[in-house]
Amino acid sequence: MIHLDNVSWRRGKKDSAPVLAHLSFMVPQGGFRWLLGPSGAGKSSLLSLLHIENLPTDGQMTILGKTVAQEEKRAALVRLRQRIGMVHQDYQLMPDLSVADNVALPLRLQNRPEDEIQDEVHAILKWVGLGSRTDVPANRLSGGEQQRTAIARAIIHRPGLILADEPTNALEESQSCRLLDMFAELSAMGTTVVVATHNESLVRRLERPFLFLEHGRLVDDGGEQP
Ligand SMILES: Nc1ncnc2c1ncn2[C@@H]1O[C@H](COP(=O)(O)OP(=O)(O)OP(=O)(O)O)[C@@H](O)[C@H]1O
Repeated sequence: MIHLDNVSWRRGKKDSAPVLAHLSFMVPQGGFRWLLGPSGAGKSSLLSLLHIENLPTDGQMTILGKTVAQEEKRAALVRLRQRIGMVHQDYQLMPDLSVADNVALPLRLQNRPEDEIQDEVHAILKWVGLGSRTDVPANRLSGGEQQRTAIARAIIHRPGLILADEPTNALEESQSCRLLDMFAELSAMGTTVVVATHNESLVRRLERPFLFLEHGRLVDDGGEQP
């Protein structure tokens, strides 16, 4: 579940213009929202906020049932962030680590047994079509391969919330459709999903409520339906 109540976020000093201003919306657990808006509207900034890379400057933000503004200990925020899967626009892979080791990271952070990790990594890499690329360092992958690695890493630990920033821009259409089907399936099973995109055909393919940002303000809050 996501709940923002009059949240604003400034990048710098208190008197600077807010990048995100007075955002209020709710996404129930298992809800799916498209995050839309023109370039520079603040979509990536909102996803970073939901991923708790930044904290609200004003207002109250609740993520997966925890009110983040009231969390004081950094360790608690890190634990909460581990329950979120994020696909960054620039993938943010560890360049020298192999595909398999990048994807295994969230499971290693959970101290899962190594044989279980190997099995899960193998299965998910097969699913995203990277079964033959497991040992390749991330810095030798094509854009589409990097994006699929980032997607596998974001979902392998079955997070309660998945955030994705333009997750299909380096994918072929058939791969985009498979990814979309998987996001819809995860949402139906109770995972909250927020996907920022400029891809209109993707949005038409899966009719879901959208959050629409313009100049850092919400002009459509998606309503309250699942
Ligand atoms: N590192 C930065 N330093 C200063 N300003 C930034 C930085 N990154 C983004 N901005 C500004 O913050 C605002 C919001 O940017 P953001 O990247 O969140 O928009 P966006 O909707 O995701 O855009 P796009 O669709 O092009 O990815 C824009 O005015 C942008 O110019």
